[in-house]
Amino acid sequence: MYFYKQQKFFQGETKVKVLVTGGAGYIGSHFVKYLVKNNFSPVVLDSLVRGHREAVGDSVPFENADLLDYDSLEKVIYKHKPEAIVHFAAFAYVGESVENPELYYTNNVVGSFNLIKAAVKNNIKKFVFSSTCSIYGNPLNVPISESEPAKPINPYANTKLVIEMMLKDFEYKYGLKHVCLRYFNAAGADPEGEIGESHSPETHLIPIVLEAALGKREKVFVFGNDYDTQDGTCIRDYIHVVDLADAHLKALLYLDKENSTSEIINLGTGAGNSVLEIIKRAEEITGKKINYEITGRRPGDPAVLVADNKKARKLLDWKPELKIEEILSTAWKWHSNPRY
Ligand SMILES: NC(=O)c1ccc[n+]([C@@H]2O[C@H](COP(=O)([O-])OP(=O)(O)OC[C@H]3O[C@@H](n4cnc5c(N)ncnc54)[C@H](O)[C@@H]3O)[C@@H](O)[C@H]2O)c1
Ligand SMILES: O=c1ccn([C@@H]2O[C@H](COP(=O)(O)OP(=O)(O)O[C@H]3O[C@H](CO)[C@H](O)[C@H](O)[C@H]3O)[C@@H](O)[C@H]2O)c(=O)[nH]1
Repeated sequence: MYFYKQQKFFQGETKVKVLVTGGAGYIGSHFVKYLVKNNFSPVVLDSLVRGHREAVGDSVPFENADLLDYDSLEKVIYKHKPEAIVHFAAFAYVGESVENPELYYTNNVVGSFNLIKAAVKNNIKKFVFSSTCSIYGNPLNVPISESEPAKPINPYANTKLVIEMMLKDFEYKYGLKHVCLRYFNAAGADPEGEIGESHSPETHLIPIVLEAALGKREKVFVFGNDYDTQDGTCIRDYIHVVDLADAHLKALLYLDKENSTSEIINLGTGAGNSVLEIIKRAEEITGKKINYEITGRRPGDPAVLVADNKKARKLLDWKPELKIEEILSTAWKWHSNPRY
């Protein structure tokens, strides 16, 4: 089993500078650590509105700036002169986006617009964007391939689709080559236990299940057991955050190829687990009893979301290596001893 593998650098160069927005957040911080392990030079830009300063190693340059403040953002780009940008910074709660769409259009769309504008102004040509499989809404075909129509059903996913379209328009005019990575359910943590998932409020299933195992929650509420699945609960494609980090690095290597084109690529394992399966596997891995109660469906939850990941395998030469056991065991290591 691998956790941290070494990749080939940009055309043999070392210390390629990459600006990582949202690098103090959950997925961004794991990517930053992965870049460091692979001898890249990340620079983190994060306003810490939902991130943690402690999630970024002391050796990594950190810029406390908000994407909504164009002048500060441009100063950061001018100062560090990155060769590529990997853009994680966003708000990502579906429910909150329904309650407060203006917050989401401002932070995600305006923030990304500022970043893209500053990128083209500073002649940056390589851009990787955190998109989401939520863009597919209630898909007609599962496993979901990139040819599935984008039909988002909430403001959060709408903002991600707008940004994908913005990138396309800016590529046409300014040659901003990009990869939009549509992730399925990010989960797991740094196998070394230094960083992990720490959201407030926490809405994701796996951290909630592990908090119940630790006695921090009385029980897990299972949102519906009347779906058309084997045990009636929703199925999701959980992908380890280190596998995601590896895919981002490979997207950068792909963009560095002369003949590469801008692409939309799904990132998932191609396998799914139901909510009840996650609870059962978590009981096995933690050795703790996890209480749960079946409640009503959560609005907007599709029954099954599983990726067709053929495109990522072929184009990025990537494959997910870590299974649900490693996802749960690394997340358990983190949640048993969180550092922030
Ligand atoms: N977690 C998942 O399962 C999942 C799935 C699909 C897509 N995504 C996407 O991946 C990205 C990262 O998700 P995450 O779970 O790590 O989220 P997160 O909230 O942990 O991290 C986001 C980071 O962005 C920063 N940020 C937000 N707005 C900012 C702004 N205007 N200026 C500067 N910094 C700002 C926050 O402080 C935070 O550190 C997001 O774009 C999200 O939409 C996540
Ligand atoms: O307390 C809980 C929390 C979740 N669930 C269920 O567990 C599954 C996973 O839910 P999460 O909230 O962990 O993840 P989502 O699939 O809803 O969404 C996540 O992945 C999406 C992509 O699939 C989006 O990107 C989104 O931003 C991100 O939060 C769902 O069926 C949900 O109904 C429960 O039963 N109880």
